[in-house]
Amino acid sequence: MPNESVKIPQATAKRLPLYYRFLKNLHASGKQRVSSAELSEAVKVDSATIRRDFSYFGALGKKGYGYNVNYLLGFFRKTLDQDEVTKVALIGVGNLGTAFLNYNFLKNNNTKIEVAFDVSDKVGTKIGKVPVYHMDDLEQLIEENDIQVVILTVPASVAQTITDRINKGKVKGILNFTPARLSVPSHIRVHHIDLAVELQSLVYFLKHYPSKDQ
Ligand SMILES: NC(=O)c1ccc[n+]([C@@H]2O[C@H](COP(=O)([O-])OP(=O)(O)OC[C@H]3O[C@@H](n4cnc5c(N)ncnc54)[C@H](O)[C@@H]3O)[C@@H](O)[C@H]2O)c1
Repeated sequence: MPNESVKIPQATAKRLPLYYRFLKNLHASGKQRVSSAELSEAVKVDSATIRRDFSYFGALGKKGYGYNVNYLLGFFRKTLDQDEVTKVALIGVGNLGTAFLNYNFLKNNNTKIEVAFDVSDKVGTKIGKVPVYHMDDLEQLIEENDIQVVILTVPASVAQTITDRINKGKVKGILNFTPARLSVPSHIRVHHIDLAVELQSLVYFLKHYPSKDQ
């Protein structure tokens, strides 16, 4: 197995779930090896990048043979902690929040939304099997449910106040869908998903780099 102390670059780490999902499907279909060209075609990452990524975890494909699917799967499962479920709370059960609750994250993933919070008449209901609680119980339920990650789908105006409340618990990561830029202590990592920015960026690339091969 690869040397676990090796630090994988962030760009590589971000592609791991993509590789993992594809390899799991390959494995399920009984395939034992895969070439970087096949992988490249399936996950839409160029094969030189795939070879470099895989070299970080000691998977050196052989010419004419490719990579051993079992070996790679074992590595990904370990690296992505697939055996351990990370418990997630969602705050803000509006348009976006409701859609996320109805989506079964566990299907392809190692995360589970355990609890949701709001201040509206959604409180006391269940959406996608997830109970919706009032914000008054936020700190207590985050603690009791061992929540490590929070998805924020509230109006931007309340995002920072809520973040300040989360900061005191065991939460390590926030997935922020609001346009607000959040201040957090150093033990918390924030990933900001701004759909407007992503869309603008896509349009920019389409204009300036019309084909991905150029
Ligand atoms: N809907 C989209 O397509 C979309 C896309 C990108 C980003 N966003 C952003 O995501 C966030 C949510 O968007 P939306 O369309 O779902 O909004 P929404 O108004 O439908 O939902 C917001 C939810 O937050 C709840 N809420 C309000 N104050 C709260 C508080 N103090 N504590 C807990 N819950 C509270 C509301 O009751 C409501 O259920 C916004 O910041 C929005 O800018 C939305």
